[in-house]
Amino acid sequence: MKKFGIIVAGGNGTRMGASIPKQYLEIGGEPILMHTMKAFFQYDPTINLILVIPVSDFPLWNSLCDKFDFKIPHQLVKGGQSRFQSVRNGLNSILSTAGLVAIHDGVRPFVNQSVISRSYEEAAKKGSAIAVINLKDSIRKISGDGKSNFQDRQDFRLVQTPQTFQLEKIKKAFEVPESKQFTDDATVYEQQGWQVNLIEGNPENIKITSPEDMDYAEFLVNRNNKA
Ligand SMILES: Nc1ccn([C@@H]2O[C@H](COP(=O)(O)OP(=O)(O)OP(=O)(O)O)[C@@H](O)[C@H]2O)c(=O)n1
Ligand SMILES: C[C@](O)(CO)[C@H](O)COP(=O)(O)O
Repeated sequence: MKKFGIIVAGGNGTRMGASIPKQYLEIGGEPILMHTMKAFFQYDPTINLILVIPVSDFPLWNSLCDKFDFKIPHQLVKGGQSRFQSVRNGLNSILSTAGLVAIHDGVRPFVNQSVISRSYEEAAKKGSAIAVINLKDSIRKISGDGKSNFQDRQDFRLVQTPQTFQLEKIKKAFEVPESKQFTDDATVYEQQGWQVNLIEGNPENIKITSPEDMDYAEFLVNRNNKA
């Protein structure tokens, strides 16, 4: 089955507070986004990669590709005002309705090869595959009146990407108007009344969000380079 990968990197990186959006910051001597693209290309060099970034960043990205001699084939698509809109633009750029598509945050460069592989296999069988991990800490629900209550962490999962789908279904799901509750692609999919299928992600697959994540990211990239 034909495989697509939409890498969304249309955000501003407000919480990172850097002078450029975080997806272009270097770890291990290369922009974060290139590590992420490489992870998918390494999984399958025949994959159709779509990179979604703000149209105003196209010249920056092209110059980074020259500077780092980045040759992985991909199609550039313009980002939207929100992650939902960026994903939708990526999906609309795919004309076919046959195949599988993994939607992945550009700022999650440490996704395991086995997670990518399992996400396509499971989505082919079950319609969707959403990477999640167990919680390690205890959690409490805040009730707003200064009180809080114990919650059983076994009842919860932390949601990552990739979130992989049968193309026809996720394209249809994204035809709805945008809603605040669409914090990821699984929430858009389940709006159709379809149950999402969870798969186990990998703990290192962090979403690089704030400055302290950069130290851990640098550690991980160096560890991976030595392995
Ligand atoms: N309009 C947007 C907003 C976000 N994203 C992407 O969605 C992923 C997850 O978003 P997040 O980590 O929140 O990134 P930012 O929006 O850049 O960060 P912040 O919220 O701190 O501004 C990132 O790869 C980001 O680039 C996107 O493609 N288009
Ligand atoms: C899609 C996501 O990475 C899953 O954890 C997350 O929902 C993105 O959230 P953000 O609000 O864009 O940081």
